[in-house]
This record gives sequence, C-alpha cells and structure tokens, in this order.
Amino acid sequence: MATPYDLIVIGTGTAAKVVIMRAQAANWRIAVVDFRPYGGTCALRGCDPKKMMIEGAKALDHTRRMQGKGLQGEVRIDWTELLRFKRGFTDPIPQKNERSFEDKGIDIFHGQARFTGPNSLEVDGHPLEAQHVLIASGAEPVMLGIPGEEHLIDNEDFLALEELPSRIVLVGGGYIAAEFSHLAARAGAQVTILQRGERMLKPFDPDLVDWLMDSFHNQGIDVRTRTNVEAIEKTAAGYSVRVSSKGETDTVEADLVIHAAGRIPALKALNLEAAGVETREGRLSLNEHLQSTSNPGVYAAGDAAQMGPPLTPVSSHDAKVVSAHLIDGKPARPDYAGVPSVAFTIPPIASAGLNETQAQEQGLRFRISSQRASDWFTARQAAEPVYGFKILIEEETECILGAHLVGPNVDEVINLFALAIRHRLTTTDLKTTMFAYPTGASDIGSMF
Ligand SMILES: Cc1cc2nc3c(=O)[nH]c(=O)nc-3n(C[C@H](O)[C@H](O)[C@H](O)COP(=O)(O)OP(=O)(O)OC[C@H]3O[C@@H](n4cnc5c(N)ncnc54)[C@H](O)[C@@H]3O)c2cc1C
Ligand SMILES: NC(=O)c1ccc[n+]([C@@H]2O[C@H](COP(=O)([O-])OP(=O)(O)OC[C@H]3O[C@@H](n4cnc5c(N)ncnc54)[C@H](O)[C@@H]3O)[C@@H](O)[C@H]2O)c1
Repeated sequence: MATPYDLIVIGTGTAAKVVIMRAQAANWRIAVVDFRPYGGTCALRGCDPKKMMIEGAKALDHTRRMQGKGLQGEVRIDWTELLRFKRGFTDPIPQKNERSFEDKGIDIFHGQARFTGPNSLEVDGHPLEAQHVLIASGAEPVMLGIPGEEHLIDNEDFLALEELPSRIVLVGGGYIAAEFSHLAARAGAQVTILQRGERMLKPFDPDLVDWLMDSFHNQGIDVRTRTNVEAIEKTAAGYSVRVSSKGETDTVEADLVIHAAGRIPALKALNLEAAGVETREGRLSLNEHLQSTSNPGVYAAGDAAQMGPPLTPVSSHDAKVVSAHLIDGKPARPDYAGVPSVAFTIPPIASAGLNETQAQEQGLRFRISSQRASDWFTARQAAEPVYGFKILIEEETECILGAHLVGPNVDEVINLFALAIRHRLTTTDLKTTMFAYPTGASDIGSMF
C-alpha cells in the first residue's frame, strides 16, 4: 500500500526547495526524491561551484593586468587547491539539505522517480502516491547523436576534475563553453571551442560579444565558429575530435572533450505516459500556471518546465508561481520581463530585457545608446580594456527596454537595469538617482 502524500517533489534544486518550503509552511505532507546528492545543479554542479573557481581565475587575471602598474611577481592557479576551496562549500550541502528536510517532517527518498499512474510514482521499486506532483527535475545535456559522444564529460565531471589536463576541447559555444574556457585557459590549459553557430554566446548582444572576443583571443583560446562536431574518437594519447567547417573537415586532438552544446528538460526517466502528462517537442505541455494541460495534479517549475530561460532566478520565480496557484489557490502566472543574465567570463557579459530584434518584432519605437568605453574610468581603474554597453530606450516613454553590458562589474550593474526594466523606470529616474562613486553603477547616468 503506497503512502499518501499531499505533494511529491521530484528534484532537490532551487525550484524544488522553494515549493517544498511553502508547502511545508501550509502543513502539507511532503515526499521529496532525487537520484543525485540533495542540492540541485546551481549549488552542486553549476552557478555556485563554477563562480568559486572563476573567482580564482579572476584574481589571477587582475594580478596579471596590474603587472607594471604597481604589482610585481607571477601568480598561478593551483587547480587542486582551487577544487578544495570549492568543495569546502559544496561538500556539506547534501547532508545539510537532507537534515533540514527531515527536521521539518519531510520524507526523503533517494533514487529515480518514475510515474506508475496519474498520481502515483515509484522510486527504485518503492511505491508513492500523492494528490499533487511537482516535476522539478531540471535539465540534462542534450544528446548530440554523433559517434563517440559517450566520451564527452559534462559540467559535473569538469567541476570535479582532480587535475586539469593540458588540451581541452569544448563542444558548443554558449554559456558553459565561455565560462569553462576562461577558467581552464587561466589555469594553464590549451583550450579549443567548437561552436556550430556563427558567433559565441547567442543570447547576448552580437556587438558586445564581438568586443568580448578580445578576452578569448588574449588568453589564446582557439574559438572556431561555424564548426560542427561530427565524431569523437578515442586515441592512444587522448581523443580526436572530427569537425566540419565551411565544407572542409579537420580533426582537433584533446585530452578531454566537454559537452557545452545545450541542455534540455530532464524528462526521459519519468515515464510521463503512465501519468497522462503530455509533452510537445521534448517539453511539458503546461498552462499559464505551470500546471500540466493533461493532468491537473501535476505541476512543473524551473529547467524542467523551461517556460522561461533556464536560469536559477527563473527556477525560483516559477516555484513561487506554482506555490501561489497550487498551495494558496491564487491565479498566479509567470512574468519573465527583464530577467537578468550573466556569463561569468573575465570580464563578464550581461543582459536584461529586450534585444534589438525583439524590440523590433514587438513594433516598439526605440533609440539605442551604445559605446565601447575602454577609456572610461571604470575600465582604466581595472586595467581592463573590454568595457561597453548598449541600452534600448523607448522613444515615447523614455523607459529602459533592454540593457546589454560587458566589462568590469557588469555582473552587478545589470541588476539595476533589471529593476528599471521590470518597474518601468525612465532614463530620468536613473539619471536623478545618486549612485555611490566610483562604482560600476555610477556610469549608468552617462550611458544614455
Ligand atoms: C555549469 C552550469 C552553470 C550554471 N550557472 C548559472 C549561473 O551562473 N546563473 C544562473 O542563473 N544559472 C546558472 N545555471 C543554470 C541553473 O543552474 C539552473 O537553471 C537551475 O539550477 C535549475 O534549477 P532547477 O531547480 O530547475 O533544477 P536542478 O537544480 O537541476 O534540480 C533538478 C534535480 O532533479 C533531479 N532529478 C532529475 N530527474 C530525476 C528523477 N527522474 N528522479 C529523481 N530526481 C531527478 C536531479 O538529480 C537534480 O538534482 C548553470 C547551469 C550549469 C549547468
Ligand atoms: N551563467 C549562467 O547563467 C549559465 C552558465 C552555464 C550554463 N547556464 C545554463 O545552462 C544552459 C546550457 O548551457 P550550454 O552552454 O550547454 O548551452 P547553450 O545553449 O548556452 O549553448 C550551446 C551552444 O552549442 C552549440 N552547439 C550545439 N550542438 C553543437 C554541435 N554538435 N557542434 C558544435 N556546436 C554545437 C549551439 O549552437 C549553442 O550555441 C544554458 O542555456 C544556460 O541557461 C547558465
């Protein structure tokens, strides 16, 4: 006889935790399931561990940029120590998570969750039943369908490497390739990026990406765009990656080949058919409340839902929408306006709101204020020539529609633009706000 719960949550990442806390506060009886250690992608295999390691690379980069400007002496990355620094943060997380759930009376299960009926699941043979199920199973690397793809390692493997090999190839040219290449190159690896698209970092403004490419070239990162990876072969010395580009074929030799070619909702293992949960083109069919259109007892949030961009603040936002609808009975729906996003390259690139194409498609009348600002104080004090912005401003209202930034501190400054976009602030609102000086934010008033 299965144990009846009010809610079963599949996953223990950002989306799962937000809903669990809300349901627990409402005295719901909850079971949570994960086949990996508890904590999710962001805390254990994504944002946080990556940021801790990139902080090391940033410190090294800054020291190098300041050589001859008051600093002397070489520094280098000790990969093993950097990994230990990261693990000091990540290692305790699963146990802390489990204990926190148990203290709140939440039943915890380890294993793959698999639907057996509309409101029933099994976890490694153990049956579970509930009135509601939240699919917060996140995303997984997309299958590439190429010979030898089993040789690829993923983000989890890379962030756990005890030693960094000397020749690294990244398949794909998005967020993961950009961030991991900047880290690995500063740690001494020879890095090649094989990107099918015509430029890197597609979600970011093309002009700003062009400016950022200087930082890839300065690190000796070999960025090959319009390059399709066709096969990966194991060799005596490592791997041979076969590529095609503009009708030509070539091979790139590597010690390690990393999957950086995109992630899709992790739904395969869930046996959704048994629950009558419909999907369309690999995505769950959800209504505006993130509820399955075919099984009203099932909700989804975060990367598994993929209604908004697959980012941590979106997972948390989705989870609040689900909680409001499912637990509080409110007509909540997601609002993805002005979601800020940062690729933590060195320096970072950031965006919030609309890009030029989206603003045009929406028929908006807008002007663009854009400049490469290598000679501004913010760039000079950081000895970082990559600095620039592109701001989209609505003609009639002077509201900020979109902000695109690259350079020192933009990973923080973008949040002020996200605030402006979401709350329809105008250029006058921003120009008449006093920002602490000298900071990245104190440039905002000069950006339009
Ligand atoms: C390398 C990397 C770096 C990133 N950096 C950033 C960043 O800097 N900023 C940012 O905003 N976003 C970043 N992201 C994206 C961000 O991590 C995700 O958007 C976010 O973590 C998704 O949270 P989630 O709760 O939806 O899913 P997850 O945190 O992925 O949780 C899903 C959980 O479900 C479990 N699960 C899956 N299937 C099953 C099953 N059948 N049974 C049981 N359990 C299951 C998984 O093991 C996992 O623990 C990064 C992603 C990666 C890969
Ligand atoms: N800082 C952050 O917020 C951050 C960091 C890392 C990851 N993430 C999240 O994780 C997701 C996955 O990241 P990602 O970098 O794997 O994906 P991505 O979607 O950012 O980029 C994948 C790229 O790989 C290319 N590609 C696909 N197949 C290819 C092939 N066979 N050969 C060559 N190129 C190929 C695509 O053209 C695309 O540009 C992102 O969408 C993002 O939401 C976020």
